[in-house]
Amino acid sequence: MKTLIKNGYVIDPATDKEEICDILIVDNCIAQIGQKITKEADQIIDATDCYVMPGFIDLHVHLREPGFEYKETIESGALAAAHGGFTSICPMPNTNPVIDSKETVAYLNDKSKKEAVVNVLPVGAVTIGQTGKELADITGMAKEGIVAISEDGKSVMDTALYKKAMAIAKEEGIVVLAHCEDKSLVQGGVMNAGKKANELGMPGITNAVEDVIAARDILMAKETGVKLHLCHCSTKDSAWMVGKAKEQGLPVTAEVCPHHFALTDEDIVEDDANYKMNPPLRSKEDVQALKEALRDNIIDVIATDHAPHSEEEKKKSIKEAPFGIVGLETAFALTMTELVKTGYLTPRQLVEKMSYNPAKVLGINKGTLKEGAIADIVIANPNEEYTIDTKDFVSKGKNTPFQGKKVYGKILYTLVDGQVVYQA
Ligand SMILES: NC(=O)N[C@@H](CC(=O)O)C(=O)O
Ligand SMILES: [Zn+2]
Ligand SMILES: [Zn+2]
Repeated sequence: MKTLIKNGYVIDPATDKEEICDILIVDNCIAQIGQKITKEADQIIDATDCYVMPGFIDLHVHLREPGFEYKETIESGALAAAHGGFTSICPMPNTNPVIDSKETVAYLNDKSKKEAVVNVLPVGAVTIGQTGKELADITGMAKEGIVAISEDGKSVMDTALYKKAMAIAKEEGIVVLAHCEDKSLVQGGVMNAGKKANELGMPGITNAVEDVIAARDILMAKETGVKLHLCHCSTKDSAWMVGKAKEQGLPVTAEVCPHHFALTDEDIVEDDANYKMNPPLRSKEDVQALKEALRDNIIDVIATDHAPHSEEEKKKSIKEAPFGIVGLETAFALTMTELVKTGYLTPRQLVEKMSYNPAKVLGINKGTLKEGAIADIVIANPNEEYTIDTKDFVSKGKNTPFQGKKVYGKILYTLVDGQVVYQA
């Protein structure tokens, strides 16, 4: 099977390529990339006026399977990923049962192979049942193919135990994805502490809840030498600390989610749980610092933290509803609209943060369009304007604060392993 992608604006940071050219895919690989390829093909995709990019890699999603299939399944989550231009996704282990053993990893791998249209790269829990008491079988899970460990949803508060996990992760050559939240400081908070929380009568979450653990984790990465990646950074000080860690040459990277650069807590005008996520939407000052950190390449990655919940659950008050919003189907457009169109990021930086850098964080051979690479590709029109509508989502989760928002950037094709898995 031969597919020819013609006339697209190819952006491939790995090979320093940014120009209009053609890509020939033979079976599942990129066979040739260059000007005006004239070879015969079974399928021709006209990519005129479009970006052609290595498929996006999302380091942070929640597929909810096993245990919470009413929120999302591997199948529906993977379809949503394809719809959003993602060709690889890393599901977090906070399922029921928790992904904390080689058996549960094997289950996830089997099911993904059968049901997911994109690559599913599993993440194992740090502790058994994510209870923070006893280490999970990290070595066993690594043999089953986990690409990272994470206690996402919470932090491992026992630093000594966490240090042991870091040492094992280092030994196995996998990265630690850190959800930074000091449990003892949360005190029932449901949104960013500040004027808006006071106005709405909601208990607040201070920046220190995140910053204290971000600092601890960076210092522990320094001590153990493990690769550390900070999940969903939301504060100016966590971004500042990542910058300081980089200055010291520590193996520390970090992600920001689209909602954390597209919205502030002032956008919460009423008690609507579609604006509730963890960490919460922060102040203008934090958001500005995050945008600058993305621009200055202190923040390496844009990840979605796609966290689907049912309508029933999200209809509740911010006080009661679960934390989390969906993100797979809006990430590219929000990044285009809020960061590229506004001049914070170049198109190449977008590709770095959504594909090339995530691959580097995981240490996997993806995130590039070089000849010989597996053909995981996304084609998008960066200038097409449309309105976000949950009716168009294929995710089971419709919980987004971006309903009705006008955005630029439409995903037209997603190819995984050389096969078209999504077409607009
Ligand atoms: N981000 C969220 O608000 N929620 C996530 C958990 C997490 O990412 O910490 C979830 O699993 O729903
Ligand atoms: Zn988290
Ligand atoms: Zn998460």
